[in-house]
Amino acid sequence: MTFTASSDAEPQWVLSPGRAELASFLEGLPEPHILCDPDYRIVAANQAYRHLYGGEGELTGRTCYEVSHHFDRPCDQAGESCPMARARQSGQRERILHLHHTSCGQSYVNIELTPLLSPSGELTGYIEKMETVQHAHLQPQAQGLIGRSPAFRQMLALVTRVAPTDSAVMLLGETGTGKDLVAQTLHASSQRAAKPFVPVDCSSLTETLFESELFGHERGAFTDAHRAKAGLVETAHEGTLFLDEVGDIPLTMQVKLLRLLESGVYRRVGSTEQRQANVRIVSATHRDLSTMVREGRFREDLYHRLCTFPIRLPPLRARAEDLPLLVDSLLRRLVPQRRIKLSPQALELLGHQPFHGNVRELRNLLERAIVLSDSALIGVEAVEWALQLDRDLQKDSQGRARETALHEPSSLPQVTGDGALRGSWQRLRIEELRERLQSWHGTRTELALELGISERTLYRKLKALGMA
Ligand SMILES: Nc1ncnc2c1ncn2[C@@H]1O[C@H](COP(=O)(O)OP(=O)(O)OP(=O)(O)O)[C@@H](O)[C@H]1O
Repeated sequence: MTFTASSDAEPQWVLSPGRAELASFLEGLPEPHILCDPDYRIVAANQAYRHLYGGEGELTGRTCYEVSHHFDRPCDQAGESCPMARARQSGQRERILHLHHTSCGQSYVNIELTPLLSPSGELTGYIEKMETVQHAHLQPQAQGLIGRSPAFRQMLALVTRVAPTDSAVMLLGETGTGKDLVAQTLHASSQRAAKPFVPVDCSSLTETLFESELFGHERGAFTDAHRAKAGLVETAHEGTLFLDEVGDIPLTMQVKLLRLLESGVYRRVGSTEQRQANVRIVSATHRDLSTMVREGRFREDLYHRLCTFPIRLPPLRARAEDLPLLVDSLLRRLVPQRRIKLSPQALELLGHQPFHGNVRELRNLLERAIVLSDSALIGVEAVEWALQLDRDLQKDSQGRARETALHEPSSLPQVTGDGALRGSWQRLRIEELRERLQSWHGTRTELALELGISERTLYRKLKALGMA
């Protein structure tokens, strides 16, 4: 053993000369680091660690699991995966996402653990480096990803692992599960964070628009091209291009996207000059892409290009224990100027809802309940009322769709797999929406119904306008 306690009664941890040098090197590093012995005891903690985990001096001699987890036994015996146990087996550096108690409360922390081996290969200790995850929280927050359930943590572990790389990420999940938010988190946690994050709503790109929107055009390239215009790939230069609803790209356009991804070069419409693309690709879809590939509706080669690193986002029903945390955070986001809460009975009622529209549906429901409640403590009646309005609205919309089908079969909007009404999507112009919004006094759900589009489509439009 390289580290020794000078007395059994009150251990004073003494470092061997080689380790003292290592500890002094760690002291100067900006990220929190500790040096541990093979029995999980901290033998040195640098200044950044002492700052993050609290305590001056008294950290040495304590175990890492007690300081960071408040556990009385090693993580792997307390239901957490232990990077030390893994490093002991692999003899290699290990990375893992943990939930730690820090001086700022509970936080997500990425741990990188390096085993220290003697010249004969004997394990003599570990160096642990901690990195607090900035964009995901375990406490109610006005911004960022929120969650603490195992399903959420599994997803977050993949997000934090792939974020610093340049791999193409595919976000898969039902509508409203947070794909857009995760895409922004990936960008914000990457080396490209200071460069643009450019979302592309692939479901709104028509065949004629596709190339000029993505690659740009030169002046005079087509009738309406009065000026040269940079495309979205160029706008996202050195940043992230987020291809939202990538499963909605028709086959004819998929080949153009594939060409860009394979060659890394593109041309503005009407130009012969080749430009080099420098973008990280993040895509998202609520569709089942592998089935689409099997059915020949999505190109297999494009699928593999986009899905280098797939991440599945859990639906809200698979992370029920996150509901109170999400409710609290969403209430803060909806009404930042006032502290609004939900009564325990109201929360319980929410716990029984299926939430097919996931976090977005929860958010809309809360927005409605805030309007219907006269107090800062939203009770079960307001939530029940908000749910009833939603049920009425759905009945109404089904009734209208049936009526339209009977009287004007040709103008019936096309109903997509997730129930969203499409067709009206292309017709509803941005300017018209802006005007309607300015004079609209009802809820967004009512506005969507009034406009004859789904709530999801309305949300997309608002997002495009920066008004979501
Ligand atoms: N984990 C989360 N923490 C906090 N807010 C969340 C979380 N997940 C989703 N939201 C919120 O829910 C709403 C819908 O999320 P988002 O638009 O990212 O979903 P989506 O999966 O992209 O939906 P769609 O497929 O319909 O585009 C947003 O207001 C978003 O901020």
